[in-house]
Amino acid sequence: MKVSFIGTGSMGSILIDSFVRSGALEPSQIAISNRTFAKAEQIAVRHPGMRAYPDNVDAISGSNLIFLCIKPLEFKNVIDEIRASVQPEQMIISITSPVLLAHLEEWLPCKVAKVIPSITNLSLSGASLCMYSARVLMEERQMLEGLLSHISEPIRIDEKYTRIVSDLSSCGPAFMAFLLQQFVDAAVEETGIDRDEAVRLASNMLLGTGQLLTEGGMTPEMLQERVSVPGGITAKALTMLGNELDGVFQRLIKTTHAKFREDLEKVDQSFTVIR
Ligand SMILES: NC(=O)C1=CN([C@@H]2O[C@H](COP(=O)(O)OP(=O)(O)OC[C@H]3O[C@@H](n4cnc5c(N)ncnc54)[C@H](OP(=O)(O)O)[C@@H]3O)[C@@H](O)[C@H]2O)C=CC1
Ligand SMILES: O=C(O)[C@@H]1CCC=N1
Repeated sequence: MKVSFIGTGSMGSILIDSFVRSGALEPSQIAISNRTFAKAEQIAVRHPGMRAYPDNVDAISGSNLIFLCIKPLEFKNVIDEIRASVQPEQMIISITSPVLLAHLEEWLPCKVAKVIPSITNLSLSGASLCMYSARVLMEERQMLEGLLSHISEPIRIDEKYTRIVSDLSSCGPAFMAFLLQQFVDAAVEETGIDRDEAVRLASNMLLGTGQLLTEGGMTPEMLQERVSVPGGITAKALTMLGNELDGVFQRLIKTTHAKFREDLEKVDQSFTVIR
């Protein structure tokens, strides 16, 4: 199998490094390109045998899978550039939510899919959210998910839930890190505890909590119940949190969805310009 990555920024480089580190792909199976070529070159130097190209068309030649790791408004340019060279049996995969399968189907003469990764894939965990055009055969879906399973748990989703599943899986790490940072800052401010120590404690707590909620078989409700000694300290604090955070996550979801609709509109406009 040969795999190309167009765009070697934050997420592109995470995917490339994770696929190699997990043993899913040999560097020699990977071709990469990036607008600022030096960035792609640096990655190829890290992984001897990987091919870096200054030209996107050269990078996709002969690949089975082509990941577009670029931002929504960059799709117009890249699709314009590669469209004439793409072969019908190749699969182009968008990793961004506001580019719809319908956009890709309309403008690309090949198999198309959407896979939303997560920064957690860097630690070979978390999900890959998979959506397919009807053009992608069952065995091709299995082949892609087989690859993704080296760095994540591939989960097939309905495209109409793209935004909320991305909020949970891909934005979620930033949201949880934000809450952790607030918890740590308050601990330092209220008690004078050393910040590094507080970060270490809170981060290990988050790791263990995640393990209990996944392989440990606990639900969020069970976990709270087990920690909350009746009439104890946690229960008191949870009641306070419930009151203080009332409606916060509804507002968060409204915010992400409003920004998504804005991005979608801009992407739609950019594809209209191609026409
Ligand atoms: N960060 C995350 O946790 C997640 C991100 N995503 C999605 O991934 C997408 C990319 O995000 P991220 O990696 O963070 O963004 P970055 O800005 O870090 O990376 C985008 C890359 O695309 C390159 N690029 C832009 N235009 C072209 C072009 N015409 N040809 C080749 N390369 C090009 C840029 O090159 P240059 O070096 O010149 O700027 C840059 O390296 C976003 O749409 C985001 O929604 C999805 C899930 C999680
Ligand atoms: O911030 C963003 O737009 C992207 C979407 C998912 C994660 N990061």
